[in-house]
Amino acid sequence: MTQRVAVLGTGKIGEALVSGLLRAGKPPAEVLVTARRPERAAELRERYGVETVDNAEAAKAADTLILTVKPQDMGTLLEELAPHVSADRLVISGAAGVPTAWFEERLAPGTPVVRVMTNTPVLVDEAMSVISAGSHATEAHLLRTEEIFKPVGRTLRVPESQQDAATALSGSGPAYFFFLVEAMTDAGILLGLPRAVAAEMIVQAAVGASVMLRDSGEHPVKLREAVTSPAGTTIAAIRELENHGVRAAMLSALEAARNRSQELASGGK
Ligand SMILES: NC(=O)C1=CN([C@@H]2O[C@H](COP(=O)(O)OP(=O)(O)OC[C@H]3O[C@@H](n4cnc5c(N)ncnc54)[C@H](OP(=O)(O)O)[C@@H]3O)[C@@H](O)[C@H]2O)C=CC1
Ligand SMILES: O=C(O)[C@@H]1CCC=N1
Repeated sequence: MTQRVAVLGTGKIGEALVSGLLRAGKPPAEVLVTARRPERAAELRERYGVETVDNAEAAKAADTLILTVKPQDMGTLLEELAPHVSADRLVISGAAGVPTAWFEERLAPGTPVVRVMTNTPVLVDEAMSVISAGSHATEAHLLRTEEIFKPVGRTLRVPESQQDAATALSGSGPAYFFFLVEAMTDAGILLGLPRAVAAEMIVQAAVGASVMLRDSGEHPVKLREAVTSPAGTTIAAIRELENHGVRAAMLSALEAARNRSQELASGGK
C-alpha cells in the first residue's frame, strides 16, 4: 500500500481505522486525518503522529478518502468536500444507511465509491467489515478497500442491496451481545453474586461461546444442545426465554435496525 489515505471525521470508528492502518505498517506520513474540533485534531496528532488537515486539503492530498462522520453530518461534509475531489480518488463511506448513489450524485462524474459497514471490534482487530461497490468502483477499488480493512478483522463483500441488513446484524451486532452480558450480569446480582464475580463469569462464557461458534464450525443449535442436559438447569432457563418471546424480540429488533438504516439513506435525522 503506497498511497495516501485520509480519514475524514475521525471519531470512534475513524480513529480505530487510523490505528489499524498504522499497526499494519502504513507510515504515519501516508495517513491524513480531519477533525471538526482543534483539540481533537491535536489529540490525534499527538497519539498517532499523523498529519491533521482540513477536509478540502485531505481531498486534494490523499488517493483514498474514508468518510467516517455520522450519516446526519454527511450532507455538510459532502458540501465542503465535493468540489475538491477529483474522479481519480477512491471515496469509501463508513456511514450507516447512506447509499453509494447518494455520494455519486454529489461527486464528480465517474468517482468510484465503496460502502463499508464495519463494527466496533475494529478496536481489537476483530471487526467484520461488509463491503459493497458503487457503480464506478472496480475490482481494484474493492481490493484497495479490503487492504485497509483486513488488518482490523474480517471482510465480506455483499451486493449493496444487503447493506441495510448487514448494518442491523453486523454493524449494530456487538451492541446486542453487550446488552445480553449486561442483563446476565444483573441476573448474577439477583442470584446473590458480587458484581465483579458475576461479570467475570459471564464475560468468559461469552468469550468461550464466541470462540466455539467461530472455530468449531458447528451449528449454534448443536452447541446449545450440548449444554442442555435432560431435566437439567439449561432447559429450565430456555423455557423462560421462549416464554418471554426472546427469539421473536430478536427478529423484531433486527428488523427495526434494518428499517432505521433505510431511513438514514438521505442522511435522515
Ligand atoms: N459506532 C459504531 O458502532 C459504528 C458506526 N458506524 C458508522 O461510522 C460513522 C462514525 O460513527 P462513530 O465513529 O461512532 O461516530 P463519532 O461521532 O465517534 O465520529 C464521527 C466524527 O466525525 C466528526 N465530524 C463530524 N462532522 C465533521 C466534519 N464536517 N469534518 C470533520 N469531522 C467531522 C465528529 O466530530 P465531533 O467530535 O466534533 O462530533 C466526530 O469526531 C457513522 O456514520 C456510523 O454510522 C459504522 C459501524 C459501526
Ligand atoms: O447505531 C448506529 O447507527 C451505528 C451504525 C451501526 C452501529 N452503530
